[in-house]
Amino acid sequence: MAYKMNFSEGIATFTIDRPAMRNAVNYEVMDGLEEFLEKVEKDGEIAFVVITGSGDRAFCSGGDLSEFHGFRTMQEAYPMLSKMAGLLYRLSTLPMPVIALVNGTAVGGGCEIASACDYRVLASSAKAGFIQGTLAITSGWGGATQLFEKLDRHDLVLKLLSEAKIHTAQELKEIGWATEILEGDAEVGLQKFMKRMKSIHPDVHKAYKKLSIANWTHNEMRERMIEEARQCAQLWESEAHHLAVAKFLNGK
Ligand SMILES: CC[C@@H](C(=O)O)C(=O)SCCNC(=O)CCNC(=O)[C@H](O)C(C)(C)COP(=O)(O)OP(=O)(O)OC[C@H]1O[C@@H](n2cnc3c(N)ncnc32)[C@H](O)[C@@H]1OP(=O)(O)O
Repeated sequence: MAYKMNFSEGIATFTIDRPAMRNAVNYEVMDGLEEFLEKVEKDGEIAFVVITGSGDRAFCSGGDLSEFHGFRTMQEAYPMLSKMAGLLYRLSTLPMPVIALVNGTAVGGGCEIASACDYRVLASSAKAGFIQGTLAITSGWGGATQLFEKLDRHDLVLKLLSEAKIHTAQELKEIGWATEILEGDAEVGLQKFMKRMKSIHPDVHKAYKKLSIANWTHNEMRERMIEEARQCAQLWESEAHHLAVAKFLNGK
């Protein structure tokens, strides 16, 4: 299995479990995430959701380039991109707080998954970057839309996306992307974070989340995420993108 799910003490956890591939997202992971969302949406007992990756090297390295490099045209790439954008919209609009435990490197779509969460708690060794630009594409899973909603400074968001660099946990905290940096063991740090979250009644968290969702519904966040997927699909068919992906895969 490419993923794990755990439901315990009111916390639902989804773990991408492909550490050898730095937890790259393939169709199996997408289907697992869809199944996980269905379970969470139906289960009235869940107070918090956690998304993470297996191991301590990576949270998620984005889309699995070895599985998706066969897409040559916009028409081929768009269904995959819009499917994941739709799943990340559902993740972000779950009625309870959604926490990304960024246990290691997050790049490309990995940053988009974390950005779809309400809180991003980072292991102190974690690094992250919207590196899609280095592949001659933009974010395609709605991550830029999520950033423009969640970070205050428009210019910093543009810089984060356009420079396509990988940043340290400390830099990500300064930019406002990281909610908190966990010192020491990330699992222990997460437990402390959850203890603080749990000290407030779940209905309070849910009431504030409802306000966020109302805003996102009003300003058509879902439609903008799908438009972002379409824009990425257009760039996907360029020669520059195919060359950059071939370079990564041949460098293996
Ligand atoms: C498709 C959606 C799009 C979006 O909308 O955002 C994207 O996500 S585009 C971005 C895709 N991701 C990348 O370009 C990242 C590629 N990976 C890396 O840059 C690095 O692997 C890393 C994440 C910085 C980790 O580096 P390191 O710890 O040194 O590991 P390796 O590079 O040696 O990787 C180990 C192993 O895993 C394979 N791998 C890693 N990421 C991917 C990936 N995204 N797709 C496919 N395969 C991946 C890598 O090739 C190595 O394989 P082996 O050589 O066979 O061990």
